[in-house]
Amino acid sequence: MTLFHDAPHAATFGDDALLDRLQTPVWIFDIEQERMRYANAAALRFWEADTPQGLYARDFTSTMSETTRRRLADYLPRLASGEVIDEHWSFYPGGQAVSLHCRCSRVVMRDGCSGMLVEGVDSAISQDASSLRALEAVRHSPMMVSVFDGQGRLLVRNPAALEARQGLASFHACFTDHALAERLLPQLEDEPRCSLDAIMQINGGERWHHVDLCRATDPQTGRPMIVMGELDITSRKTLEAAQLVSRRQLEVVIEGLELGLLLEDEHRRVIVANQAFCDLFGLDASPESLAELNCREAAHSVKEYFTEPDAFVARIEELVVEGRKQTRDLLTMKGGRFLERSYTPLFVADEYHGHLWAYRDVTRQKRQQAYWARQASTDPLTGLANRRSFDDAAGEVARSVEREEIEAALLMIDIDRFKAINDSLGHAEGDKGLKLLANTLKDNLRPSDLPCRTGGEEFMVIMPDMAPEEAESVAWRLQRQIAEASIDAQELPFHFTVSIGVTRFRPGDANIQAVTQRADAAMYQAKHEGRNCVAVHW
Ligand SMILES: Nc1nc2c(ncn2[C@@H]2O[C@H](COP(=O)(O)OP(=O)(O)OP(=O)(O)O)[C@@H](O)[C@H]2O)c(=O)[nH]1
Repeated sequence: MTLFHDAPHAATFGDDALLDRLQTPVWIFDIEQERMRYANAAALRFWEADTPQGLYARDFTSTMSETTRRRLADYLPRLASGEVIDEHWSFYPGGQAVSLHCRCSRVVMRDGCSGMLVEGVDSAISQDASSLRALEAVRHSPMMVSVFDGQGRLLVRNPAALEARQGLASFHACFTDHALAERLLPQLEDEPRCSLDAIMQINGGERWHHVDLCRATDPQTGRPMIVMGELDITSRKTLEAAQLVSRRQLEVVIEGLELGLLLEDEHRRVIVANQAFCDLFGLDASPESLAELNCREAAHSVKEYFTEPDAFVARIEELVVEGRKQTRDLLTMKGGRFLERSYTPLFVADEYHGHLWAYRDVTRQKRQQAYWARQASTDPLTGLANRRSFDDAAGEVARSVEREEIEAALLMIDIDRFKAINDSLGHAEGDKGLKLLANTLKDNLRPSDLPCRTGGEEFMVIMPDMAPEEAESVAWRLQRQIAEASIDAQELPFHFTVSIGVTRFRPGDANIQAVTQRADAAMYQAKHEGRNCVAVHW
């Protein structure tokens, strides 16, 4: 019997070619022998076989897994009882996984053996190996993966998501902040993906999750769907919150310090600076605005504040390049301010990560020190050098003379009959005379000369680089100038004169006592010679 007489490619009923006309794969598998016994043309294409004989000769035994064997063994009694089994199978015809919806039934072959007739019912649903592996990966992934439709209704979730969230079936229900979920859905219509950290609802309460959202298309329906991947980051968030608190605590300390602080990284960029730093350098900027600033450029922009600008910059480079150890130094600023600077390199696990500059205005302390130094070396009534300074300076000059580097002279000046002035007018008035004498000396000596008040009304003048004859004439000039000054001084209710002894520093003097004794002797000689005069004792 034939069908379709006129059709050129018509197949004959009962002919295998008839089955070849089917577009769905059909084959017979001998379960016991694990061999193909029949395959139609669609099945040959499906199995990527060129000829039926090639496929029948194919060795399935070596490729079949134990799971497959067990599944087939389960089939045997069911098929024998006449059951038609409808199930999905994954095959690897050309090394690639293909999923096929199969309808399996028992057939008896010509040789009487039983075979399994397989009809591929829905071969359109197929996936390549990488998709299947990806699905497998998602199944085992600790990341929670859920898939929702365009309205946020749950379609599927992987075991991790299932375990974390049972019963919460909608996209919105996953989020603690429902308004956020409400915003995300339309946002995903505009952007294909987005990521965020959010507090999510899970079985045991609320957790921080990192959420990755991505728009996709349902491969079955072609409708939009949303894939959501979640990772629990609660411990990271807790740590971050603790770090934030420590950072803020550190910031409060830095901000509260009077020390000007500037932390640089290893690339010489500012990491953090405080207000005190800006104030010290007179910067009209907030500490925050200094972040990222190039410190080399910054050093050049403030160098003019220092008495030695280039040295300031050079020292920074020196410390950074070579230093690498904690250092402290003193900087002098124009206008008389002093800054103490400390440099501390920052090492983490022996690796250099930048350094901290700490600046402190020590002007007050420096002035205090200078004040105490002056107090220790200056006579408070006249402002002249005191006995201690005289001893130091005279010792210095004596050593230079000893080395024959210079000639030097020494004057001893004593007010004539000062006791009578004190006795008649009182000490306070007498002090005015002492001050006038000191000022007259200051006004009429060279800068290199050192006038000193070495006793009550006893004054000395150290004159380095001074020849003896010149020293004598200077002494006579001073004697005159002092007398005249006392006459000219309006505020002084008395006149006075002085007697001056002149001597020179000798190279052979054993100590400064020798030279002061000669000056003393010369001065007493002047007193003997009638006072208001000069006597020399070389
Ligand atoms: N006003 C005042 N007088 C002082 C000070 N120190 C010392 N004297 C006085 O200086 C006077 C020194 O006198 P004397 O050295 O005895 O001799 P003089 O009266 O100056 O007479 P001649 O030195 O011999 O010319 C004393 O009356 C001291 O009290 C001081 O700081 N202020």
